[in-house]
Amino acid sequence: MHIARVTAGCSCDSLADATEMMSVTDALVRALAQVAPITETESVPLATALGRTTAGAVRATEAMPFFDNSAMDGFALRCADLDGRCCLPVAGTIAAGDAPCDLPAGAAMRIFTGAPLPLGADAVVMVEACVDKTTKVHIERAPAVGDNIRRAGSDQAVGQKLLDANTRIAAHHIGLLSANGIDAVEVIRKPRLAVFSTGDELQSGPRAPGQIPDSNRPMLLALAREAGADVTDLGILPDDAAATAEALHGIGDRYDLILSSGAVSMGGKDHIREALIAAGGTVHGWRVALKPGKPVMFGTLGAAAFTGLPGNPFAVHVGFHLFVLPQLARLLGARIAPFAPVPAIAGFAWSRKPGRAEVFPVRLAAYDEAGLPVLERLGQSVSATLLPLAGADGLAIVPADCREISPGTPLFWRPFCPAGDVT
Ligand SMILES: Nc1nc2c(c(=O)[nH]1)N[C@H]1C(S)=C(S)[C@@H](COP(=O)(O)OP(=O)(O)OC[C@H]3O[C@@H](n4cnc5c(N)ncnc54)[C@H](O)[C@@H]3O)O[C@H]1N2
Ligand code: MOO
Repeated sequence: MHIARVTAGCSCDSLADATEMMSVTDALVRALAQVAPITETESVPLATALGRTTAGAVRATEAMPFFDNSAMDGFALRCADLDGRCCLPVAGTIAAGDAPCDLPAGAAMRIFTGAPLPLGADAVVMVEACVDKTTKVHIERAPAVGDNIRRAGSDQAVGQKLLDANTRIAAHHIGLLSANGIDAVEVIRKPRLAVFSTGDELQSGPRAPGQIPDSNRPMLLALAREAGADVTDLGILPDDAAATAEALHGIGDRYDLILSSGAVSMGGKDHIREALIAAGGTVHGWRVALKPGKPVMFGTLGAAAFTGLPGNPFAVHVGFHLFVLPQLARLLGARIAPFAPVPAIAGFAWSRKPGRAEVFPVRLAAYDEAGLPVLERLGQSVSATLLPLAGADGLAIVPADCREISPGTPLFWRPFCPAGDVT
């Protein structure tokens, strides 16, 4: 996240409000202060390692390539045998998977890409530079020693670092480790994350008038799972401080991070802070100069960090990306990725009230002549609806003091990543 840019020089016109709110920068510091890197590790088969985080550096146990082999389909030969000649007898064919063999003196062997180089050969002539006459081959362009040979160990030596510690394992890492014959990897235990919703209005079955479905909990469970957490669904808790405190009592030692949504603002039923304290927890920070997501709360309960997200669903989505993803990254000892690292320009005009940094869904509409993404703003900054997100390619952010956006204004955004990719 370009936090400095986001919060620098606030000139909000609602200062009374802003003085009670943390900047996004301070809120992130507060969020991260509640979590510490997990120290437990486990070995997992490579087949299940996607999305896990390496516990230590992974090193090659063998040099690569494992043996001298051909980079091309063609003919393996000894260059000296061509001295004054352009035609050699073909002594046989060697394909990938064949065991290495000897190259008879004065002969060539037909060879396919990846096949072990016959012992004695010092070059491969690609098939395009030869005329294959089945029992003999006519070489049209004389090779140099070493041509089209991938030498054993030329890509990497034994002990070469393949992955750094605290790397989130992606598909290409699985390919690299597989290529090295590594079939298990030591990873950090998954962060244990629990999610609950609050609200008497939330109903999972048939709904009475005034009731609505719970959308935050399924979304948070999905986001957390996508980010590599081991998730627990704690269900819906009623709008009641005592019942919530009772439900929270003692659970802090089972999780690394507990997420709630709702009941964190100013109303009479906004009891999360009270319930957390009654359950033995601590509130370490509350209210951020952020839209949506102003009432976010950072706390602890036993060993767990407790992040109280607001009830409005888009505020939940934003709070997860701005604060919870970095908390998960810190738990995994991984790099804290910027929230909105990609430069872009606005393709829209917008006059807004300054005072809070603002996150909004955007669609990638085009690229300008310099290759910068041109973003269209979706929706009207209503934190109660997720609809504009449905057609969005990502989230953009503007700093708290931003009043006016016009076409061409520089922006920073976070393109949505494919499922399973945190950063
Ligand atoms: N007097 C003030 N009122 C409000 C303020 C304020 O500063 N002063 N802040 C507003 C902002 S900003 C937000 S965001 C909301 C957040 O309020 P709460 O976190 O206390 O959330 P609730 O009141 O419980 O719910 C808000 C809204 O979201 C709906 N909701 C709640 N949980 C879910 C869920 N799991 N799935 C779907 N929808 C949910 C709930 O029904 C409400 O409509 O407060 C403003 N008010
Ligand atoms: O923070 Mo609220 O989410 O602005 O609506």
